[in-house]
Amino acid sequence: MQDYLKFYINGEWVDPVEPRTLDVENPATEEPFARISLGSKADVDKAVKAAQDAFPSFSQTSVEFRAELLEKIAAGIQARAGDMAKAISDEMGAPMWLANAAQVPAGMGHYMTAAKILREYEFEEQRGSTLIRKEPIGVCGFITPWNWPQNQIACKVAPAIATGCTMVLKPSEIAPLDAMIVAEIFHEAGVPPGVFNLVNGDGPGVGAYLSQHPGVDMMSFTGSTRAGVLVQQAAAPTVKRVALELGGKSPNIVLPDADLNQAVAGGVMQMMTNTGQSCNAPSRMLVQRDKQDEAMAIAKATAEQVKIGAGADAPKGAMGPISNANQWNKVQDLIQKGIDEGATLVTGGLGRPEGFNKGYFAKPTVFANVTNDMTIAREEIFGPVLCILPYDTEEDAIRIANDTVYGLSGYVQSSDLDHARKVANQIRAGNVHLNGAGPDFANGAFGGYKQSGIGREWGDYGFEEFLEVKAVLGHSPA
Ligand SMILES: NC(=O)c1ccc[n+]([C@@H]2O[C@H](COP(=O)([O-])OP(=O)(O)OC[C@H]3O[C@@H](n4cnc5c(N)ncnc54)[C@H](O)[C@@H]3O)[C@@H](O)[C@H]2O)c1
Repeated sequence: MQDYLKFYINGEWVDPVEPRTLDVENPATEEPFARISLGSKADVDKAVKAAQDAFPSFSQTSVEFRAELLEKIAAGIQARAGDMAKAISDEMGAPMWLANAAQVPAGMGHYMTAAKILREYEFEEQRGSTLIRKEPIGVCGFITPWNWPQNQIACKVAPAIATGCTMVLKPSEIAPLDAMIVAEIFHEAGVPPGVFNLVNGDGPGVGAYLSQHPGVDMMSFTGSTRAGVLVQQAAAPTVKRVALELGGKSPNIVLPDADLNQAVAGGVMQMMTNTGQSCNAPSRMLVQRDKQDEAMAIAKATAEQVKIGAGADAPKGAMGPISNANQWNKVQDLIQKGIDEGATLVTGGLGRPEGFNKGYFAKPTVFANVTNDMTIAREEIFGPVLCILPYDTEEDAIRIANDTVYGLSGYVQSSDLDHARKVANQIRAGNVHLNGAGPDFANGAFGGYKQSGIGREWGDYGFEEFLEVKAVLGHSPA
């Protein structure tokens, strides 16, 4: 058992004001392997005060200073990529191949992109006699989830540092250890004291108090829609800006002219990535009704080839466990609901995969003949469960795709790019991927329509969340 009981406040590792600990469990073994402290209001007050004190000087630093800081951070992550991958693998279950190939690099990429954008970013613009200045918003509060922990932290911290903000992070209490490594990296990179502060804790304790804190100017939250609403409610009385990156139930429209084999197999594999625990997972696959039987056969064959494993022993491509017991139970309940409500179970189903009697492992599961009113089509499952929904016409497919409270991502498959583009324009979602296109951290913008969130992360769109706009009137002679 390793202890990580301190918080990082004002450039130092400090003890919590009141000692209270939480075990961190490895989901592959169900064994606790580390302990963190759960913070209190007094810890949050100290961290917010440090961030407030650091803001006047950090907000005035040069673009070059902050760009170099971001590059040093990226280099620091690179140097400790192995430690970081191991921490992520142990705390949330991503096998080492995935932690190395995607979990760590996804985070690191945002620091490098932020440095590049920062050097070119126009913070001032003359419009007639008025100067428009973009200024850092102030002290930011960050709350992040466990599924892509470094990526979610970097999506917030990188643009906040770039724009000259100071911050307090409360990482997920389920996956807190990679955040503590990143705090060490920030320290070594020379991030000035008070610019970045970390307080561990749970949502109702630290998260809610940070959200309502009058010393925090802006909250950026990633997690469930349920908790996002609570953050926004807590933030409302102090009229702070709130950015929310929430859940999804993303449609994947396989158009009749798509290569069915490629589209269905690719969709299944993408659904199973990170054990289905991605907010933008293509969880509703829409297939033309007369092609559904063929799609079911392809999906079954593909899902049944998915290997299962954990840690360093898992073969490349293997799917790890679900990250925690609550989530495993939720996934099981929803699989049961799918069966009860009459969907066709194509493969997978309840319980652990064969050969596993321990750990929160789940079976790669595919349902077909799903109708969009079934619970499994409406609720975010956040596990390795794909729903295939038949459609009759293209209009029908687009209507079903948009018939959801979410609007994070969409996917369109077609052999005719122009056809795919036309359908993409009709999907009400913040990201639409055509024919398997991957994420574009440098040029894209990430965020949701409807109940998938408010605001955008990544690249220059991500900067804007952390900037206030000031018009200086009469700045130049008219
Ligand atoms: N849109 C995105 O960018 C994105 C990315 C990743 C995950 N997600 C979503 O995150 C969810 C899974 O993550 P999770 O289970 O960690 O979500 P969660 O909402 O339970 O927890 C996320 C974070 O919120 C905190 N929290 C919980 N209750 C809170 C409260 N009342 N006030 C303040 N903070 C609170 C938690 O401690 C944690 O740090 C999924 O719904 C997924 O879609 C969204």
